[in-house]
Amino acid sequence: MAAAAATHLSVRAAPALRLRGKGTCRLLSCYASSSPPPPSSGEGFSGKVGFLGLGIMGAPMASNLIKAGCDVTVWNRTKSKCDPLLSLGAKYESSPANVALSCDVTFAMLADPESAVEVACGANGAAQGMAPGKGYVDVSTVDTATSKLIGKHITSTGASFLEAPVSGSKKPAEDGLLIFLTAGDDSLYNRVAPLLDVMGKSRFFLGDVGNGAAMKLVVNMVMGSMMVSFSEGVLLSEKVGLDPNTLVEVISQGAISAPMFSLKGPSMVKAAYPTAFPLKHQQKDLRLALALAESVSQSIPTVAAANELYKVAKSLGLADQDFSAVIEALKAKEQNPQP
Ligand SMILES: NC(=O)C1=CN([C@@H]2O[C@H](COP(=O)(O)OP(=O)(O)OC[C@H]3O[C@@H](n4cnc5c(N)ncnc54)[C@H](OP(=O)(O)O)[C@@H]3O)[C@@H](O)[C@H]2O)C=CC1
Ligand SMILES: O=CCCC(=O)O
Repeated sequence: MAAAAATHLSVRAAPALRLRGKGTCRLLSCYASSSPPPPSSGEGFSGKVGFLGLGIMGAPMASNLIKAGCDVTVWNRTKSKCDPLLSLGAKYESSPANVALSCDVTFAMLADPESAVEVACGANGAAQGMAPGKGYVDVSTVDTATSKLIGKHITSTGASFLEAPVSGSKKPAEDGLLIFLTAGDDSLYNRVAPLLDVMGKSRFFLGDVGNGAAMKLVVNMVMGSMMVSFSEGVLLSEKVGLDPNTLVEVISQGAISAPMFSLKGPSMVKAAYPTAFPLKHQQKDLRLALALAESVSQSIPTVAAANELYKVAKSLGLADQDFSAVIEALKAKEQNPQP
């Protein structure tokens, strides 16, 4: 039986006060007096911070670090996405290796396992710029094997590795309210804690590399199935003559209330899916969760069925829409019922 993961939770109880300092990021966190501060709150982070991957999540996360006074250097495959960050004061390097070379700690927020490996371990990848004393924090959602592989490459240079996937979407990323699910090098965890507290509202330390990735996949498999079940409810309510907006309201007041339903329900009723969490990434997470379950011979039939619907939605051209567009796959099934 697998040993239980070590867990350390820190919750930001009050907004952080950020101080600007030249070349360093200094941060004083204010905590409710009843709750003890996390290990490194108030110590600040001295050093240069790299950020690789400036998509929906990476851009606001890097932006919050810059606004908190950190000395941030960015890189993104599509260079134009660096421009808004450069306007805020970020520096630019032409490859992940150069970012890692010029920074003390480098964060990576990439699409999937393939891109996370390429950026960390490929040609001109971050590992080539790593050395003892430096740290690499991968905040992408990947599977446990990928995270371990990246960790191995990074630590073979003498640098430290932390996986830190996040719960929370575009708005929490913009508001600095993400939840970090970290695992790996605990001294790197303590060192970057002030940076995590700029970008997030809480952080968990879960032990060995792989536990953060696994936790993230379990959370997202629950979320993906919930969205499918909610979509079925919205469609069924309409079909039996109910107002689906009323359904959203009723759900919001009861035991199954969830911010996700209240946030996305009204636009789903209007068949609008403004992208916060791309559907292709939700399907990737279900695919990875199914593999995780298979690795321990656990059956997750509801997730398997949900995954099939997200695959249909992708085939309908909805990969880059918000994952709530999975409801369109149900509508398409109604129009073209399988024999
Ligand atoms: N959006 C959300 O709500 C959340 C997403 N996540 C996870 O965070 C990660 C990023 O998500 P998000 O920001 O939404 O995704 P986006 O699709 O908006 O951004 C993906 C990033 O990965 C880069 N990328 C993709 N392929 C490659 C490659 N082969 N080489 C180099 N860079 C590459 C993209 O570069 P380019 O700009 O050039 O395409 C972009 O910077 C994913 O793992 C996702 O599952 C986690 C929590 C919430
Ligand atoms: O991985 C994406 C998670 C989105 C969320 O937690 O709202």
